[in-house]
Parts: sequence; structure tokens; C-alpha cells
Amino acid sequence: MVGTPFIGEQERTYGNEVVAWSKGVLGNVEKPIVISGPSGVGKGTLISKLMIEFPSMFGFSVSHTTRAPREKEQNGIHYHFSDRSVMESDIKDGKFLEFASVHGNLYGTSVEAVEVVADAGKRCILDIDVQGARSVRASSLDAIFIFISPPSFEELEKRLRARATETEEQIQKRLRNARAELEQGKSAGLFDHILVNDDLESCYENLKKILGLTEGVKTARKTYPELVDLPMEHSVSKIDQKILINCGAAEYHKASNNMYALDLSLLKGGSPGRTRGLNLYVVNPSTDRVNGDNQLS
Ligand SMILES: Nc1nc2c(ncn2[C@@H]2O[C@H](COP(=O)(O)OP(=O)(O)O)[C@@H](O)[C@H]2O)c(=O)[nH]1
Ligand SMILES: Nc1ncnc2c1ncn2[C@@H]1O[C@H](COP(=O)(O)OP(=O)(O)O)[C@@H](O)[C@H]1O
Repeated sequence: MVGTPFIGEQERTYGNEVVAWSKGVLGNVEKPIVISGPSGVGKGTLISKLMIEFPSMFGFSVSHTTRAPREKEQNGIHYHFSDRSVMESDIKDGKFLEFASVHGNLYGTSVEAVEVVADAGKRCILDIDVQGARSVRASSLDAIFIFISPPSFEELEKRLRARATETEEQIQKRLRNARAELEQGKSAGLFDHILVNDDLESCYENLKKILGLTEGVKTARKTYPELVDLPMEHSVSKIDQKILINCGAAEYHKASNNMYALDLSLLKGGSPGRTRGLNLYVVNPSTDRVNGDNQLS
């Protein structure tokens, strides 16, 4: 199906057709979150609860798919609904981070879908199947992998039917695939966390705990200044890939907005034909680290 030199090499090495493949993306925001689980388990419901409660913190990676839109789905918001030929050609051109064939349709995460979220300074959430999770796990994208499991197979079937978005034939296909997905969800080393979505509210609370979303986190976000008015007196230093501009060394422990960081690391990477921006943010000396070890104080 896909024929780049890289894919050809992988097919020769493994002696198999390549059906899922992943390309790495660089970024410095908090780790993306990969959410997988069988159809009807409640992935979309949990993700939308997160996005509603923390609108400025999370961004959804809008996948491409060849499946037809459901009644309430909007192009560009829930999915980029695509022609198979266009999607296959974009995959060949290296525009996808990963892709997989799921329930008879092609689904994929474009490099751009993840970058758009990272460039907005938000933490990316990917709702992808287990094959996609495996591809991302094998890529350079360092993510947290969460598998959502139903309390029972019967309950999964009940939810899928109650959602009433698929034909009987499609429901049967999703249920057949669910058995395999539930098995694969247990694969050693693939998922960091398995959450059982029995009671929705308890499951959501557990999801927030995994993501470190305790009370008060909503307000503890970095601020992104649009314009920085530098005073005559300021000093500039460089640590790793960050340029630090200190506008008042003597007082910077008291005021939180007189030290800025220009992060150069995002200048590399990015999808073909797209340049990523320079990240500028206000440093909070009591909480921010400029590299893995050094506290800024
Ligand atoms: N690999 C991969 N899977 C995806 C992607 N987007 C969605 N999926 C998965 O495709 C499956 C079917 O999704 P969908 O048609 O929306 O149906 P639903 O799971 O019943 O809501 C789900 O397991 C999704 O997690 C993607 O970009 N890549
Ligand atoms: N914990 C839960 N208990 C009962 N129903 C749920 C629960 N979580 C989700 N649902 C319902 O199950 C159906 C499938 O959920 P959805 O989020 O669309 O699943 P997925 O995105 O995994 O396919 C929806 O109608 C949703 O309202």
C-alpha cells in the first residue's frame, strides 16, 4: 500500500507487508498522551471531559480517516475526513507520524496534527488504536500510553449499541476487533496505565491522577508574552538550548515575570515544508527547570 524507500527497506528486513508505520516528531511541551481502547469503551467521552475542564492545557490531535463522518462529526474538528488515494499519497510523502487500517478504514496521525497542538503550547492527546499506539511507542515521540478497558464485554456491546452511530454490520465488526484489542492492550511494555471505565466519574478522576491534574493545576500554566519590553539593564545567558534574559537579577525572586526564556530546541524538526517557531515564555524561578537537573535559583 505504501511505497517509500524506508517502507521498502522495512518490508525486506521483516519479510512482511508494512501496515502501520511511524515517524518521529520533536517537541518540548509535556509528554503527549496516547489513549487507546476498543470502540465504545468511552475514549472520546473521557477526552472531551478533559478538554472541557482544561481547555488551555490540552489539544486534540485531529486524525485523518477514510471512514464516513457520523451525523454530528465535523471535518477538521473530530477528524480530517479524507479520500483513500489522497491519504495514501500523503503517507508516501512522509506526512504521517503513524497510520493503521482499523475496522476496514485507514486512520492516521499527521505530523502536522501533533505539531499544531505543540505549537499552541498545549499537551497533545491522541485517540488511536493499539496498532497506532505500538507505532508511536516505537517512534521517537515520548508519550504516556493509557489503555481504556471496559468493565465487561457485555457492557462494551451495550454502550456501542446505545451510542447508535454504527450499522449492525459495523457494530459486529467492532465487537470482533474489540476482543483482539483487549488482548493486545495487555501486551507487555506497551501501555503505561490501564484504566477500567466502569463508573465514568471514577475513571475520569483516575485519569486526572495519572496526568498529575490535582487541584490548582488549572492555573499553574506558563504564560506566553506577545511583546517583551526589555529594560536597558538586562543580562543574557545561555543554558543548553535556552537563552535566558534576566531583566532584574536583584529582584527576580520577588517578581515572576522578569526572566524570559527563548527556547531554541523547537527550531529543528517539524514536518516537511513547515518550520516550527521559536518558543518564548516567562520563567517562574521557583518552579521552572531550564534543563533536566538545574533548578533556576
Ligand atoms: N492508528 C490510528 N488509529 C486511530 C486514529 N484515529 C482514530 N483511531 C482509532 O480508530 C478506531 C475507530 O475510531 P472511530 O471510527 O472514531 O470509532 P470509535 O472508536 O467507535 O469511536 C479507534 O480505535 C480509534 O482510536 C489514528 O490517527 N491512528
Ligand atoms: N463509564 C461509562 N458508563 C456508561 N456509558 C458510558 C461510559 N463511558 C462512555 N459511555 C457511553 O458509551 C458510548 C461510547 O463512548 P465513546 O466515548 O463514544 O467511546 P469510544 O470513543 O471509545 O468509541 C457513548 O454513548 C458514551 O456516552
